[in-house]
Amino acid sequence: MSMSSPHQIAVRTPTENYDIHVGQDVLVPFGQHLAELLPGRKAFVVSHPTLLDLYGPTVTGALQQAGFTTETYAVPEGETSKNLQTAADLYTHLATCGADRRSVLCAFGGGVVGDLTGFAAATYMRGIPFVQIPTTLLAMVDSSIGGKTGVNHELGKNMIGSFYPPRAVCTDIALLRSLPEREYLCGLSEIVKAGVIDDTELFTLMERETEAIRQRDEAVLTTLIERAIAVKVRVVEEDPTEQGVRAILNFGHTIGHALEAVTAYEQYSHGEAVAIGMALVAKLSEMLGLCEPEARNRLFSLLEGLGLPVAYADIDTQRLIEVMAHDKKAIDGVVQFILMRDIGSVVYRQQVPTDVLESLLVEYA
Ligand SMILES: NC(=O)c1ccc[n+]([C@@H]2O[C@H](COP(=O)([O-])OP(=O)(O)OC[C@H]3O[C@@H](n4cnc5c(N)ncnc54)[C@H](O)[C@@H]3O)[C@@H](O)[C@H]2O)c1
Ligand SMILES: O=C(O)C(=O)C[C@@H](O)[C@H](O)[C@H](O)COP(=O)(O)O
Ligand SMILES: [Zn+2]
Repeated sequence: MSMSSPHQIAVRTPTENYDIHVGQDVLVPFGQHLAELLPGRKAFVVSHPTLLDLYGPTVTGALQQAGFTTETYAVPEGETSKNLQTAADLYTHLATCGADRRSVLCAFGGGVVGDLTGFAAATYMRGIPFVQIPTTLLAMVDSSIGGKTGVNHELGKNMIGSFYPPRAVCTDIALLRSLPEREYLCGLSEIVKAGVIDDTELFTLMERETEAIRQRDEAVLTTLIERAIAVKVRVVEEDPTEQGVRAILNFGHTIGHALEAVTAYEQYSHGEAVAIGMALVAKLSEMLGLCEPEARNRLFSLLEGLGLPVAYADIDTQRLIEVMAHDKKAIDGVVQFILMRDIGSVVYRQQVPTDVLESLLVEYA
């Protein structure tokens, strides 16, 4: 990762080349930057009704000021709308409104809008430019970076998609002031993940500043965001298409994604499911003798201290195991886990004996 200026973080891989513009109230300067990058374009802002009510004129104003003509399109809120039908409706809107390869899609929202819009951008007319303007904490530290785009399928989470990098990312931290508490916690979950996989100091900072984080102290939050972005960028630059080490970003997701899917994406939001997934996989790591109870306890305590869940209820263990078999990391039908060695250190491509997995899930069900 290289810092081009205090507020721009460069993402550079053989196939990806874009900057993340981070700061308070950076929408207007971002519009100008975009106009230099993609001059003379029509911008299609894809978002949710709530977000267009809150920020529609602000975001379209910033783009218009930079010379773009704008259109807005609202997709229904929630994970259940991240599917092929919503993508098809978006294609229809784009085609009807004359979007072409000189247009730019602007994903203004959380991970749902970002993944869906990125997927539409990757596939409409075989690919048109898109930018990420994350509005949730989760999207700022995770989903807006790294080019994973996609939608859910009835057999699994994010089953249909592609790696398709954005042309730029605009991370305006001021937008977080209106973020509901539940969504804020979801973002914290992926930040805890970043600490566990690759940044012990970030994890320790979260332990020390738990109360300030709960109070949304902006100085502490800015540090968390910058460090978590740094982890994501480091990993993605090393392995942009998940041939190997990028799998560590999936820590907690094998169980987490299955929990989301078996509950039809209606019971747990992504961040909550990942929190439970991380807690369970830490326990699994301890059961397998890979990590000390102390490290597992630290993870449980931090998650609980932040207000995140560490267990689930009323879910059929066998059903969960069946859904996990569709995980994209599975090799020849065998699920591959990311296990924890310690805070700041994980191992990927780990197979877990079925009886150990079953006893873990039965204990926590
Ligand atoms: N592509 C990736 O690398 C990646 C990484 C992590 C997660 N994801 C995906 O991201 C999705 C979860 O994203 P999410 O947690 O951002 O949830 P989300 O996209 O569903 O957004 C949560 C809700 O918060 C509201 N909201 C968003 N920003 C707001 C703001 N500033 N003020 C007020 N309300 C606001 C939205 O209207 C939305 O209903 C999942 O589908 C997950 O699979 C993808
Ligand atoms: O960027 C990645 O790589 C990740 O795994 C980040 C995850 O937080 C994210 O939820 C991602 O969408 C999961 O990807 P998937 O390939 O397991 O669907
Ligand atoms: Zn995730």
